[in-house]
This record gives sequence, structure tokens and C-alpha cells, in this order.
Amino acid sequence: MQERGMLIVLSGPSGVGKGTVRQAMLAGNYRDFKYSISMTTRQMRPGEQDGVDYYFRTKAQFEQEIAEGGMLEYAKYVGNYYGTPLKYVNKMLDDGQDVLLEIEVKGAMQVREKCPDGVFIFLTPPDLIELKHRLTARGTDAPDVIERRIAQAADEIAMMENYDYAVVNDQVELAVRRIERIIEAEHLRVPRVIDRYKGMLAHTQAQQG
Ligand SMILES: Nc1nc2c(ncn2[C@@H]2O[C@H](COP(=O)(O)OP(=O)(O)O)[C@@H](O)[C@H]2O)c(=O)[nH]1
Ligand SMILES: Nc1ncnc2c1ncn2[C@@H]1O[C@H](COP(=O)(O)OP(=O)(O)O)[C@@H](O)[C@H]1O
Repeated sequence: MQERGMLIVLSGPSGVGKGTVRQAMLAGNYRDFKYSISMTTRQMRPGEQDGVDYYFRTKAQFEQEIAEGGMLEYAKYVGNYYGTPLKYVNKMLDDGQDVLLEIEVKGAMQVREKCPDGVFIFLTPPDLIELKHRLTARGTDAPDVIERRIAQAADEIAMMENYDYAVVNDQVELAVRRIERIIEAEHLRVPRVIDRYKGMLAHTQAQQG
């Protein structure tokens, strides 16, 4: 029996460095997970690709997906829909792969309800001034959008108490190492290990008739 993969949810305010940390993980030693590409109605930024960064969809298309039950979770963030297509996540977990979701806090709480055995990690900035600096330096958002994202950040940070782990992204390599340690430790949690043994035991008993 294939052991089910682990769902890893990474949240944190816009500009904290979620994408940067994920890419550093995928480029480094620890790449033993699948990244779930989200669906969104927001405009594509220069350099982004449909099907790589996001599935870029119209509002009508997104609402159709919701109506058809195709989303694991979804939320509105600064005027746009964002959500996780259910099919890919389920398939990867069934195949025994860990799956990383990079999603905002409202969506993460929906996932917590549906998948309580997921691992919920909140990435924090060293402080809000540094967060604004990162959002500005990234140069992808208009000043008014940056203001709305910063305003949202305080509310998001207040939601940290609903997560299992808080990781500060002071330096990318350090944040990566902290997250990798969390994932490794989570794999050794007794309930998960017991599930693995139960599978083995059932297999042995079946063989012995
Ligand atoms: N609930 C939910 N949030 C998402 C999803 N994908 C991305 N987000 C979040 O939506 C917010 C805005 O994303 P985006 O416009 O790409 O900005 P960026 O993350 O700062 O580059 C961020 O907090 C993302 O983590 C998703 O599938 N579901
Ligand atoms: N630890 C860090 N120190 C300094 N700058 C960082 C750090 N992590 C990310 N950045 C920068 O901050 C900006 C936002 O990072 P990004 O990964 O796009 O954030 P998010 O995906 O959370 O919105 C980018 O320009 C990125 O290069």
C-alpha cells in the first residue's frame, strides 16, 4: 500500500519571500515535494507564464471551477480570487508525494478544516518596514496595491496563532533550512510512523493468510 504524502501549507504576507524560499528549496538539496500551482483571476505580471506561475483565469471561469467543486480552497485577496485546484493535490498525495501549497491565511484555514493532518507553516518578515521594502524592491505592484497588501499583512500576521510553526525569513538560506527541518521532523511524528507500520502489518498479515 502506497503511503500518502504530506500536505505542507506555507502562508505569510505578500512580499515576505514565500516564492523565493520555495524556489531555493527546489534548487537545493531538498526538492522532495511537489508544488501545487494555484489558479487566480489577477493580471499576469511581466515574466509570468500561464500554467507555470499560476493558472490565469477570468472571474467567470474561476467561479465555474468553484461551482463544479474543483477547488480544495479559495479566497479573495486584494480584489482577486486565488485558489488551489483539488485534482493535482489529491493525485500527488495519493502517489505518496509531499505537496506544498503557497496560500494566504483564509484559504489555509479552509485546508486546516479539510486536512487537519497537514503541516501549517507561517513565514514572517523580520519587521513590517522590511516587508514594505521587499514589496517595493520587487517592483511588481503599483504603489496603491502595495499599500493594500501591507494593510492586509497586519491582519495576516495576527492569524499566525492558527499555524503549527512560525519561520522568520531574515535570510533565505536560514529560512530554507528551518523549513526543511520542520518537514523532516514532521515525517517522524508518531501518528504518521504508526500509519506506515499499520500498512506494513496489514501487508504481512495478508501474506501469511
Ligand atoms: N487562498 C489562496 N491564496 C493563494 C493561492 N495562491 C496564492 N495565494 C496567495 O495570494 C496572495 C497574493 O498572491 P500574488 O498576487 O501572487 O502575490 P505574491 O504572493 O506577493 O507574489 C499571496 O498571499 C499568495 O500566497 C491559492 O491558491 N489560494
Ligand atoms: N530573506 C530575504 N532577504 C531579502 N530579500 C528577500 C528575502 N526573501 C525574499 N526577498 C525578496 O523580497 C521580494 C519578495 O519575495 P517573494 O518571494 O516574491 O515574496 P512572496 O512570494 O511571499 O510574495 C523579492 O524581491 C525577493 O527577492
